[in-house]
Amino acid sequence: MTSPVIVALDFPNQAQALALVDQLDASLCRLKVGKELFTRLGPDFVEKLVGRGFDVFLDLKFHDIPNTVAAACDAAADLGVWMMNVHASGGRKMMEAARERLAGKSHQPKLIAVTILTSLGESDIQEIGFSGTPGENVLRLAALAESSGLDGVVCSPLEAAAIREQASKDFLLVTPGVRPATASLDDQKRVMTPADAMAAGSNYLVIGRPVTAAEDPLQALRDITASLKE
Ligand SMILES: O=C(O)c1cc(=O)[nH]c(=O)n1[C@@H]1O[C@H](COP(=O)(O)O)[C@@H](O)[C@H]1O
Repeated sequence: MTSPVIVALDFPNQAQALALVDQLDASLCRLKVGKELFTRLGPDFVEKLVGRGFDVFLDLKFHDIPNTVAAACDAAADLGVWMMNVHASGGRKMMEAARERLAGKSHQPKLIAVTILTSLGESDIQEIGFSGTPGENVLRLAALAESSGLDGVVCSPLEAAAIREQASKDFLLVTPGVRPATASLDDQKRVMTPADAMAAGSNYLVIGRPVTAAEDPLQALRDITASLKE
């Protein structure tokens, strides 16, 4: 079985990113390219990772008017990525426009929606103007994403079990906010351990700093993968 771990390549430059990627292969993990690396290195770097055989999750969290997001998803699909994301709070029309545009492509990446960021707690979302708990908002946005035709959502593992109950069994749950028991939380608020997240129903675990900031990133990744088999 391929590992469910997606390593978030949150590095400031190509040299640091490749120092880790050079130690990895597609049997060990998938890779996520986010806003920092994409803004620095652009599409060429994404295509380089795809060319090396990795499943790449392009995490640009698009959130704009439907026409703009659909066009951006079209461009991302042309890079050959395996997965991409938009913000569910961009609304049904935006998500449906993205879905429809990808349906016409020869390469169709998985399209998922970010619900409520894992760095946000209840007081944070209240300040934005959302009523209810993060969990309630995640469930509502996950249902909206599913009925808009998306393949899954990004959520905290804390919400995975409740979404599993309401969603179809193929609906993908991609969970950041994953921390081995001894790791620092950093700026994450809604977290679980890798094994607990899988037990709660996650399909994929997005893990950044517990691997990328480790003294021996490859060993940290191996330890996390091993913890899933215990
Ligand atoms: O879409 C994401 O990947 C994402 C959504 C979310 O709600 N929370 C979240 O942390 N992420 C991403 O997941 C990664 C988590 O990194 P670490 O906190 O270092 O493990 C970062 O690259 C975030 O951009």
